[in-house]
Amino acid sequence: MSPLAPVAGAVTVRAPAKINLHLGVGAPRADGFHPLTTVYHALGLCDDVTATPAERWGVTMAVPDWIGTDALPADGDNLVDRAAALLAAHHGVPVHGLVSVAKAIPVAGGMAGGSADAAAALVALDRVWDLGTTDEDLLAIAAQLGSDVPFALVGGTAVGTGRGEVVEPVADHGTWWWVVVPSTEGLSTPAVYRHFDEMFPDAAPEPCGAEALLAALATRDPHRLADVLHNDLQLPAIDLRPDLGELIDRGQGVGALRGLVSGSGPTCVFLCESADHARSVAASLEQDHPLVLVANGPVAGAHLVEYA
Ligand SMILES: C[C@@](CO)(OP(=O)(O)O)[C@H](O)COP(=O)(O)OP(=O)(O)OC[C@H]1O[C@@H](n2ccc(N)nc2=O)[C@H](O)[C@@H]1O
Ligand SMILES: Nc1ncnc2c1ncn2[C@@H]1O[C@H](COP(=O)(O)OP(=O)(O)O)[C@@H](O)[C@H]1O
Repeated sequence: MSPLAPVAGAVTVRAPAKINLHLGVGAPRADGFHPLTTVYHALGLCDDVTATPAERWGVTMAVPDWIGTDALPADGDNLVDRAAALLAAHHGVPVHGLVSVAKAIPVAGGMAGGSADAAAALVALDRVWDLGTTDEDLLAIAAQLGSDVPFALVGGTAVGTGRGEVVEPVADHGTWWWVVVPSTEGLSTPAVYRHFDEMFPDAAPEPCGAEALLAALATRDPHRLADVLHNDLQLPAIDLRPDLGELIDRGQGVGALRGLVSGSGPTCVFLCESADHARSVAASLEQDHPLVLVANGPVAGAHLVEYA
């Protein structure tokens, strides 16, 4: 057997990073969460989660140097552990198996990498444990794990409401090209929401709607989309991290149609006209930034890529 051959019964599930093409944020609700109207968009920048049958339970992470392990949680705190515990409790089965996560999505980057791992773990363990969980139940378990996790199951382009956990797919027949610039230092999502509250104490309870964004998506014209990209967390993120504002100016200065903070940041994304245009913008930004990626969207949500 080749050393690369998968172990019998092993399952690998791939799940994508997300960006928010529209992120409307309302005043905090009684439970502290902010009501959202968002348009999630899954990018071709993915983590792979492999679950292998075993009696004991263990999670290992393979993290490239450019991501670094500083922002990763201690043992037992991984969203993969929480996903396994909730799925097992739902079916009354013991948590078991060995899970390895190959990371390619920045950690604490505003791209929902932890949520992608949780969604992928749900799909992989459902298969390894032979549970046959319904889509409805998987989505409900995902929502308990985090506001962004249901979208990581659904993928594509989708409207998110509630605190982001209510997800409705939308038709998106375009192929959109993005330059992605991760930051070497993470930014905490709760801290950015808290700063939103400080900067906008009079925010309306209702988040601003995504009608213009959805209309632009339907045109498949990146210039039209660039005009309506919107993120209410961008100003608070830039106020906490002024370098992000400088990066957005620089990207737009070298020809990107539009730069945007991804979700709560600090990753910034730049919409381009085409694959060639994205590669040229990326080449310019590489002069000042250690890591610049090119990705397109929309791509599929958590899906099986290999099983043995
Ligand atoms: C901002 C967004 C935009 O898609 O993503 P990121 O940019 O972080 O990836 C999301 O709202 C992040 O979703 P997620 O990271 O799943 O958040 P959760 O685990 O549910 O919540 C973490 C914390 O964020 C704050 N939070 C989250 C969602 C929301 N609608 N209102 C909030 O105020 C709360 O302080 C909460 O305790
Ligand atoms: N498997 C995981 N991968 C990344 N982060 C994780 C994971 N499990 C838990 N976390 C924690 O979740 C938090 C948010 O991480 P992440 O989802 O990468 O960022 P964001 O919410 O900014 O998109 C981090 O503080 C990290 O420690």
